[in-house]
Amino acid sequence: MSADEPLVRVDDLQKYFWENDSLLDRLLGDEPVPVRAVDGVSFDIYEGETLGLVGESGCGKSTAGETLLRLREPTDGRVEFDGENVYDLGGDRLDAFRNAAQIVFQDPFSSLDPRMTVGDIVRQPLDIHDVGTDAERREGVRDLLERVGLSADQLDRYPHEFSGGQRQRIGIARALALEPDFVVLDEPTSALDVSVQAQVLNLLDDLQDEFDLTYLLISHDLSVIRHVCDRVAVMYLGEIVEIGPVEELFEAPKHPYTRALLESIPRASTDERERDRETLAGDVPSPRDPPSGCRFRTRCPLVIPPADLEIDQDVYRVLMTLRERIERRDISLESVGEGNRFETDDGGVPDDEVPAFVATLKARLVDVDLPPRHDAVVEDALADLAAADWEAAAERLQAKYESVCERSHPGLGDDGHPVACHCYGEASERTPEPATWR
Ligand SMILES: Nc1ncnc2c1ncn2[C@@H]1O[C@H](COP(=O)(O)OP(=O)(O)OP(=O)(O)O)[C@@H](O)[C@H]1O
Repeated sequence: MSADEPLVRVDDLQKYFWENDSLLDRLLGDEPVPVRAVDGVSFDIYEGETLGLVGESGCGKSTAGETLLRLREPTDGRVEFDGENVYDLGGDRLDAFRNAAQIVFQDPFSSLDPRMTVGDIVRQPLDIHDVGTDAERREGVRDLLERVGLSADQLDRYPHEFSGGQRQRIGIARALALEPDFVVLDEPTSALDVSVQAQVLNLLDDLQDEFDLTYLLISHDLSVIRHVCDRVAVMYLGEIVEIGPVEELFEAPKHPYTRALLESIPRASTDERERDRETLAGDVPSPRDPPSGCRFRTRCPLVIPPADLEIDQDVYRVLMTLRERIERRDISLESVGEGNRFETDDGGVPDDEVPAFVATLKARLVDVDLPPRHDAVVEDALADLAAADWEAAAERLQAKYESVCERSHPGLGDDGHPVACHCYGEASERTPEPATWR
């Protein structure tokens, strides 16, 4: 492997879970709908570096880490380790990969077998892979325990006799027993008291130098990522939306999602605390049915309106939300007005009540002052609803307000700090550096 070849190369990796494929689903003839936990991610990890993988809970970080280690079978895609596709390996070559690529799990309480002594836990990989003589294994375990900051005298104790931080050290010693080259650290400190988190991170840092390790550090905690990583990949709903060198990404984040994540970190300085926040609004959509185009668009504060539409972002966001609710038929037409006063049976409210129905529904659904030309479109769409014509209402709003962000999926570029966002891409209908960002 040459110095500029990555140690790990992840190429369009996909992992879907088909958990809804139950007998009932099959009897009902329902098409199985997979959870698209990891949906086409690509990134490289270079020897000796620490790549961070960050994103909200449920975005697919752990699934990506476990699938690239072949602890789960991929749905599609390729992972090269040291130049070989890990999903093609068998026999000795697969064993060699399993030795060279290890994982440290988040929870030091459940990842250690409570019935085994610490010595046996750390020694187990050596026994399984038949490494060295009995005496060498015993000596190796003593050495490992000391290298992770425990005492070799503690070898015959059980996990419950140790604190959380010490148990994580045991988990780390076990992961290092086979002298791996690459370790996935899956939230290694998030189950620990804040006071011991830094100690464990410092230990991991020291061990990286000592053992020449390459890390993938999975974390939802941006301060951990900044402290430890060389580069960061930001994940949202099964996709990577931005990858960059850690300082660059923290100082000049590109993707609106990265920006929102960074804005959510508590800050010490008063000036910054007083700064306007673009915090993350709305719920994360389901990974079974992710939004079309850019997956972040349903929460994005910078969705790109059609080029000919002069509209403020807050007004546009209200109209997008209204449209989504109409598309999902997520508005109760039966309970409009006090005492549900509109008769909506048999295809809609009577003609003479349409204006009052529209005004009442608009007051309920639209909480900004709409400029007249948008007001007219919304009123026409709500009049479609008065006639119970959901499709006409949705089409009317789509024709006027459809964004490039929903039409087209933004690809991740391949420069030194790529971002998957139409604000930067060729499809952009907006200038590259939106004025509202600073
Ligand atoms: N075995 C499984 N079967 C079905 N769905 C799963 C399974 N494991 C994970 N998922 C789903 O896949 C998605 C990604 O989960 P994953 O645990 O990888 O996310 P994460 O970013 O690591 O979150 P967290 O930090 O909370 O663990 C979630 O929607 C999760 O519910």
